[in-house]
Amino acid sequence: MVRLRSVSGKTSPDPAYKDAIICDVIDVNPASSVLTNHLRRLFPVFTMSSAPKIKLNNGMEIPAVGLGTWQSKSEEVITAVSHALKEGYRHIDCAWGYGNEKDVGEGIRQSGVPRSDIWITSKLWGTYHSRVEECLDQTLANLGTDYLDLYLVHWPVPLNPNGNHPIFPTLPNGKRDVDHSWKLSDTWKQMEEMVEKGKVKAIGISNFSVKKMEEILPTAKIIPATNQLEIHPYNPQHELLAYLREKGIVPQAYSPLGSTGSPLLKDEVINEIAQKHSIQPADVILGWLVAKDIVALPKSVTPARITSNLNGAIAGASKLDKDDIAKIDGLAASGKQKRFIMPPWPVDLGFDNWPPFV
Ligand SMILES: NC(=O)C1=CN([C@@H]2O[C@H](COP(=O)(O)OP(=O)(O)OC[C@H]3O[C@@H](n4cnc5c(N)ncnc54)[C@H](OP(=O)(O)O)[C@@H]3O)[C@@H](O)[C@H]2O)C=CC1
Ligand SMILES: O=C[C@H](O)[C@@H](O)[C@@H](O)[C@H](O)C(=O)O
Repeated sequence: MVRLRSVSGKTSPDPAYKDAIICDVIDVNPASSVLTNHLRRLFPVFTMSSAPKIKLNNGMEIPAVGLGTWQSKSEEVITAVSHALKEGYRHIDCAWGYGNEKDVGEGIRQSGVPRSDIWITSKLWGTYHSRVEECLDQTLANLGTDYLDLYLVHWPVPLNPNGNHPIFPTLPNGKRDVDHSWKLSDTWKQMEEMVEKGKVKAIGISNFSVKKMEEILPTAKIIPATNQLEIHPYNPQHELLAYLREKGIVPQAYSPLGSTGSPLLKDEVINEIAQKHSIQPADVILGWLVAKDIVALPKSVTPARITSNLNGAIAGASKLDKDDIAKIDGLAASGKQKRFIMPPWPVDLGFDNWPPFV
């Protein structure tokens, strides 16, 4: 069922929204996504503060827009998360490694939105590949919840659990201290046990290339629900996404705006498309992802941006036409290919366009 806070019956004074009915959806349960998608088709712009949902291979539905929390400072992230949830976000992307999960949990509590209405993702850090439950239990305690909707292996790189640092252990030569004796397929077994124990509803991976996925898929009892990757117009990873589709794994896009300072918002083509539709550059990028059934995870600690990223992603997805999507799809191949997130892992991750740190 869809609960409407208010339906004015009036048209918007903004000419860009002249054919829209102004209403405010405060709660949409998964079964109603058919109805909301139908409303979007009926009205050129259906303004609402709930993202569409994407079906996963275990039948669950993940909200297509989630709030990122990496590098969000403690004091800022409480307000950011609480604001996001009040504005209609129902998906928060966290990680043990971000060191701010207690504050994210506080933001969730301050929002007043019930836990059962929120999709929470967190991630297993490298030093815990052989101790999955230990890392997960810390995350659950930090967030103040007894289950996660989705738990991801953050990077396909097991790190020495007994090294010189709990997060980034290093060798005397300064390189990251990788545990070469640990197999990713054993990490995945422990992830599967967390589903069996009911501590997580779905499990997935992050930063896994085809080469790394092939280290876990042959023995996997549960196919990963998602693979969270750096995906944006300068790093669209078309072949990897085709592989994921074939395996039934939903892609999630991290750093959709190009990460810190949102450099992609200055791109000329993105700006032209934004002008064409009278929307913001961020709406074009986030809308492009949502239109392609890719989960978008924009991070912001600025309340106005948090609100506009959700509404803009929805508006962008409904406004972009086939030509716009094809143009954005082709940007990287036109000479703009660029990755922004490349930690110096001293192993071959199997990605294109990744410098060798080995
Ligand atoms: N699995 C993984 O390894 C990774 C996962 N992630 C996840 O993805 C999330 C998003 O990626 P992230 O790297 O943070 O980068 P984003 O691409 O989301 O960009 C964040 C930056 O863009 C700014 N910004 C956000 N919205 C707007 C807007 N509408 N207009 C102008 N500027 C804006 C933010 O500023 P401000 O906050 O000051 O408003 C911040 O500087 C992370 O927070 C994390 O949850 C990210 C990297 C790796
Ligand atoms: O999710 C965010 C990123 O993966 C981040 O956790 C890493 O890039 C980390 O800073 C690193 O240096 O390995």
